[in-house]
Amino acid sequence: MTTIAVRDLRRSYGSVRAVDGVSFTVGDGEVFALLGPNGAGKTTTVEILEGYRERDAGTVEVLGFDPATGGTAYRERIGVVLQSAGFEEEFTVRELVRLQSSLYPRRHDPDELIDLVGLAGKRTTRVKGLSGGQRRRLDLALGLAGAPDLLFLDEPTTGFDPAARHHAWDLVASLRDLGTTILLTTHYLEEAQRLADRVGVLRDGRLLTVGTPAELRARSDLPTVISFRIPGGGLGDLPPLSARPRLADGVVRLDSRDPVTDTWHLTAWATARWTPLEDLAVSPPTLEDAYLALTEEHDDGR
Ligand SMILES: Nc1ncnc2c1ncn2[C@@H]1O[C@H](COP(=O)(O)OP(=O)(O)OP(=O)(O)O)[C@@H](O)[C@H]1O
Repeated sequence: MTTIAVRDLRRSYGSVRAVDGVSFTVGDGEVFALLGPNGAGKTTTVEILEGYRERDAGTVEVLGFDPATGGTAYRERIGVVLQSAGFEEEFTVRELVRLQSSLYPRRHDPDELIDLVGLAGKRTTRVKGLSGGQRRRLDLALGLAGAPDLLFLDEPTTGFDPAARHHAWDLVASLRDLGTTILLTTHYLEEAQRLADRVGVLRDGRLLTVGTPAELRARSDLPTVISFRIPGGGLGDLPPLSARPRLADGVVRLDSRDPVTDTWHLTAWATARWTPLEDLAVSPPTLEDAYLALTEEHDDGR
């Protein structure tokens, strides 16, 4: 079943075509990440899906509603975690989460939610006493207050320290396990690779590609980088490999098209000579590599 179906969506601001014929679907229970450089049209697309912005053309169906006309019945089914929600600073964490939960007919237990986002020690702290990362956790709790079927997550871990980011990723993974459909926008490609079942890459209002992170990496046709150092710092008399090794700052690098065979030849060569391949690393292309290759390929200098 399909939670989100977008067809030929368009929205301009004056002469700027912010969203220029975008089509995609998101299945029930799927985590879908919308990626793209600044100004690509992500926020405009997401706000149209949330029902906060009008479209010029195209069809949009979310949870069986047209967000433009879905009203309260639609809003009660979705959760929105904005980048910078303005809070009432004098409220405590518990008061705000309780207040938000009370707005929904179907709701999570406020105290459980506070625990879930890792704010158990801050229940009675006023909002003005929270750090930036703790406010983002509160954003998340408020977005989840109505036990939504679909959660919009806008750059959910911006400003998080590494431990908080990992905690948030675990939380999103457990929401997915519970069957919540999630539309995520993020500039952290590692986050998309970790969390997203599929990603769509927007640029200049157009969707360049849609696929699983693995599909995008495979489609990028980028090599696997093998790198290591040889004691003495040179290239040595390396065996024939699938690509020409190059040396920079004492590190040998090879853009390999056949990493298994190359690694096998290299380790056999090193073993026969009792030469360690120091810091040996075999690095397949990441989603970030694929994303950069794709968006740079379409960079027409604007
Ligand atoms: N209210 C507005 N009025 C005029 N132009 C706008 C408005 N909102 C967005 N735009 C323009 O539409 C284009 C798409 O903006 P949008 O905010 O959707 O991009 P984005 O992908 O979310 O960017 P970012 O990653 O920087 O948040 C940009 O060129 C932007 O300047």
